[in-house]
Amino acid sequence: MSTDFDVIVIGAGPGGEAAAARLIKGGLRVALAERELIGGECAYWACIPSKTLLRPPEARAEADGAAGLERPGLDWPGVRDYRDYMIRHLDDSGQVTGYRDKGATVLKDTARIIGRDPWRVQVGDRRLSAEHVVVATGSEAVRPPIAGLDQVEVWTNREATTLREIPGRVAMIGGSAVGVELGWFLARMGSRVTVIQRGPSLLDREEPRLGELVADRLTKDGIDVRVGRQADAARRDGDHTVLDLDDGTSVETDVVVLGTGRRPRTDGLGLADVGVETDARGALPVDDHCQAAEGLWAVGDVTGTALFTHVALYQARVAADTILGTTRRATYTAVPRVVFAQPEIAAVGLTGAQAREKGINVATSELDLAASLARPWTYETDPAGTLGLIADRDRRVLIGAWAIAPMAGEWIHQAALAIRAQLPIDTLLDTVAQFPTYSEAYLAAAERLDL
Ligand SMILES: Cc1cc2nc3c(=O)[nH]c(=O)nc-3n(C[C@H](O)[C@H](O)[C@H](O)COP(=O)(O)OP(=O)(O)OC[C@H]3O[C@@H](n4cnc5c(N)ncnc54)[C@H](O)[C@@H]3O)c2cc1C
Ligand SMILES: NC(=O)c1ccc[n+]([C@@H]2O[C@H](COP(=O)([O-])OP(=O)(O)OC[C@H]3O[C@@H](n4cnc5c(N)ncnc54)[C@H](O)[C@@H]3O)[C@@H](O)[C@H]2O)c1
Repeated sequence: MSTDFDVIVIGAGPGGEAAAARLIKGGLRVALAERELIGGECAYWACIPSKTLLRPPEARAEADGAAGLERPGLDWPGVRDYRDYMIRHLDDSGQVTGYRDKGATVLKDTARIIGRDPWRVQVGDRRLSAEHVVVATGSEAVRPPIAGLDQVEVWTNREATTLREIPGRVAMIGGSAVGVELGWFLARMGSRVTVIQRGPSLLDREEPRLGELVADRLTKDGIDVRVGRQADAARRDGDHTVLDLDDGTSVETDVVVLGTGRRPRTDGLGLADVGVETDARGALPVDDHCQAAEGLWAVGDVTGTALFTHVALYQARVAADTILGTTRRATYTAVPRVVFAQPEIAAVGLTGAQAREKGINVATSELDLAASLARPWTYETDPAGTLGLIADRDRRVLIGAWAIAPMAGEWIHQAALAIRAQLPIDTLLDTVAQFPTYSEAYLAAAERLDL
């Protein structure tokens, strides 16, 4: 049956962009529908602005830790201007032209699926048909049901990453990746920050020990960390906001920032009308090829699988290659998870508890980097850092790793590769790392595993 396009991609965040680019390169006729900005949440209100904002205070803290260096000044307008440049001043006209030049049809409007066999999609006032549809509509910030929250100043990631001025006081609700990164950034820029985390530890999907070390570090940096707490109510009191917590205490603040998770964007997509179910969280479940139904594919946050840009990009490669005729299966055993605080916090693979739940005979080890290596001392005058390993004792392979240390977001990838390739621990024990580097930690930590 003839269709207007081979593929219609809905949503042009990292997932949709990567899928579209690969499909265009593969010679297919592609329509790309985006209702806001090409680049999605990541490019304008998430990864790119947050990592751009975090770098200057990180560099300054690194200078503080290097012998004989004077503390560099921190110029907020300069930081802000570079952030604005990096988020393209919220202008995607260059991206629109770029995709059109590559031969794609770009439609800047909301898309809705209106039929199948073949797939039919309404984009604004246009009706399109295609053999395949790739849903890449991402996710949006969850607003917790706190009484009075709509009466006070609340920032989601969007307002927080595009901020013009640094607030005096910040109450950060949620203590995972968003809460730790933005809380640390704002504290280093001079805000008085309280992090209110409902979960039993910070970064509560990670090893609890890592959450403990992160809480110690944030507390040392002057952040008031309240773990196991949640806000019951928010109210205005004169010119400031008060959050009443469930332990009877309260927190005064100028602004409430939300880091309370994300909800997949499937509302209004028309999925139920064409017989496609979403799960209880509103995510669009997919199989190993990132297929949700015959000819219907989904990539990125909307799938509810590990909400990271690198996962969206990976799923886009899997889906696009499969559409183009090279069948691929997605594997998520070794997806790195990095929180860009200072120092960096990184993890990959399973936690000890997740491994035990799977019935794995688990061996773990923990290494104090300053007590074991030379590199932390050549790097900074008051070194700190920890690496944890999780291994399968029966198969003698690494199944998880976590670290809090300078540049951990870079060297965690050695563990990612070892886990993905199921590298024998005996090979790890026989590798040679450059002296003096943080990478030497793997040998020292592997030698401590009780295998
Ligand atoms: C503060 C913050 C920092 C982060 N930092 C990192 C990081 O450092 N590294 C990392 O890996 N991840 C990070 N993430 C997560 C990352 O932003 C997401 O995983 C990533 O953006 C997901 O990409 P996506 O393509 O699935 O969706 P999105 O980036 O959300 O893009 C989806 C696009 O679809 C469009 N859309 C939605 N519905 C429709 C429709 N019906 N019609 C047309 N268009 C539609 C939207 O307008 C949007 O542009 C961060 C998240 C936050 C909140
Ligand atoms: N560097 C990165 O890769 C990066 C950075 C930021 C965000 N992200 C991704 O974006 C997504 C969203 O991050 P996030 O941190 O907002 O969400 P999250 O789902 O990872 O964590 C939300 C946290 O908020 C807490 N929480 C929820 N409701 C609460 C309440 N009412 N009171 C107090 N605490 C509450 C939860 O216990 C949880 O720890 C994540 O999937 C994350 O992986 C990635």
